[in-house]
Amino acid sequence: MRVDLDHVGHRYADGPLLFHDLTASLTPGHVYALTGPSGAGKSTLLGIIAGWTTPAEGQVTRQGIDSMRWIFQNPHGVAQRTAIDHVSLPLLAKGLPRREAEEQARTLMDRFNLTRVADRRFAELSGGEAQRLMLARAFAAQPSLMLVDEPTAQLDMHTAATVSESLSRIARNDTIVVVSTHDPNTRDACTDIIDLKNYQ
Ligand SMILES: Nc1ncnc2c1ncn2[C@@H]1O[C@H](COP(=O)(O)OP(=O)(O)OP(=O)(O)O)[C@@H](O)[C@H]1O
Repeated sequence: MRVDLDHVGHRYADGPLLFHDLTASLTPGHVYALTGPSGAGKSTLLGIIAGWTTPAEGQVTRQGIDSMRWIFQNPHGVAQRTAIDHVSLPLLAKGLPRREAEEQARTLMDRFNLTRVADRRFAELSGGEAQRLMLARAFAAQPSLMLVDEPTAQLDMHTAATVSESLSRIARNDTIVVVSTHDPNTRDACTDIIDLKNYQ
C-alpha cells in the first residue's frame, strides 16, 4: 500500500505555480504533516493525493489504496446520536454484530481519549471531543488512506493540543495518514513533515 508522488507540481489554469518538483513516497505507519504558508497549496496537494485533482506536472501512483476517508476542520455528526454510535456505525456496516461493534468502538474511543463521553450525544461534545470522534470514526472504517485537512483550525490552543496528541497515536501499519496543518503542535505530533515551502 503506497502513494508515490513523482516530481509533482500544480497551478490552477494560468495562475501561479503553487509548488513543483515534489517527490515523496507515502506509506502506512507514518503520519505525514503537510505544512506551508497559507495559499501554498496544502489542500490542493491533499486533493492530488486523493486523486481528485490531476497535477499540472509530474505523476502520482497509488498502489493498494482501496478506501479513503477525509476529515475536515468542522466536525460533522448527527446531533442526537451518541458518540459511540458514530464509531460503531462503520463497524456495523462492515457486518460486525452490534455487541462486537460496540466493543471495538469503545477500544478505539479509548485511544482517542473519548471513553468518558462515549454515551453522550454528539450535540453535547466539545469541539475537541467532536474532532477526536471524527478521527475515531474514520479509523473504525479502516481506510487505506486518511486525509485530514486542518483538524485544529477551529479550536482554541488547549483543545487543539488534545487533537494533536491523538494524532501522534494514530500511526498504523494499514493506513497512510496525511494531515494538512498550520499548527506547530499538530506538525510536531506527526512522524514526517512535507513542507511546501521547500517546493516553491
Ligand atoms: N479550484 C481552484 N481554482 C482556482 N484556484 C484555486 C482553486 N482551489 C484553490 N485555489 C487557489 O490555489 C491556492 C492554494 O490553495 P490551497 O487551498 O490549496 O492552499 P492552502 O495551503 O491549503 O491554504 P490555507 O492554508 O490558507 O488553507 C490559493 O491561492 C487558492 O485561492
